[in-house]
Amino acid sequence: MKDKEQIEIVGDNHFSANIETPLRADAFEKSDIEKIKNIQHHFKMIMQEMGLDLTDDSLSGTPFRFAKMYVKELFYGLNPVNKPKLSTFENKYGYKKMLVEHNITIDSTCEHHFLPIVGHAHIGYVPTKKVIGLSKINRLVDYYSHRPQVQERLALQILNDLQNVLETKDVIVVINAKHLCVSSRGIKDKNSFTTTLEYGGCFLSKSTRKEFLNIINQQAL
Ligand SMILES: Nc1nc2c(ncn2[C@@H]2O[C@H](COP(=O)(O)OP(=O)(O)OP(=O)(O)O)[C@@H](O)[C@H]2O)c(=O)[nH]1
Ligand SMILES: [Zn+2]
Repeated sequence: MKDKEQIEIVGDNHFSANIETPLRADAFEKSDIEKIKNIQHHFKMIMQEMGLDLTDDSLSGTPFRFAKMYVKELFYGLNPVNKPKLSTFENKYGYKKMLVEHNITIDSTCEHHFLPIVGHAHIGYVPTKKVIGLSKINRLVDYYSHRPQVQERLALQILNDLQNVLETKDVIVVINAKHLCVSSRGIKDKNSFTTTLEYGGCFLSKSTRKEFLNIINQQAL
């Protein structure tokens, strides 16, 4: 098969119906140290292929730096051992109204081009029996962001976990993000950004959704 044909076939199959990140069965058999060593080797080959002189003292450390960044930083969220513990508490005070966590930083990476996706998430929920430690919402967003992602799946993964841990469907996740694959290459549109909304339970009602959207639009912290 010619390269161009192969790219076009892959190009028609961006999305899997599953909200799980597509991972190989042996994804975590190798240690992080082994992965860093292998990625370092492969990235060195890429740099060499591009004609870069790896003996230059500014470039010589880049393959290792790149590999460590991939495994330990940008994609730490691929490994379930890094998933944050989502502490919940009994809703003893009986708070039954909406809680909104605004402006949660999104630092992710597009899985089609491996370029940054940057923006913010706004998350709301209506507690029933359980409430969650606020920082755990931010930590969960950070965890799922640190994978090769598409914005739609990112929103769904966050929603799904929060619904499970809070034992309620009454959760909404809104993400506004800029994709560098749209702004810095290809069409190079510097101004556009993408909004995704995922919700369940009481947020299926238009008026509840409107209440949430008004709150996130009004805040000017
Ligand atoms: N739906 C969705 N698409 C995304 C996301 N991130 C990147 N993309 C898109 O994935 C698509 C990949 O399209 P292809 O035609 O295979 O790739 P390409 O030739 O590089 O496309 P161009 O960006 O148009 O140059 C592009 O349209 C990207 O904008 C995302 O989070 N969600
Ligand atoms: Zn992309």
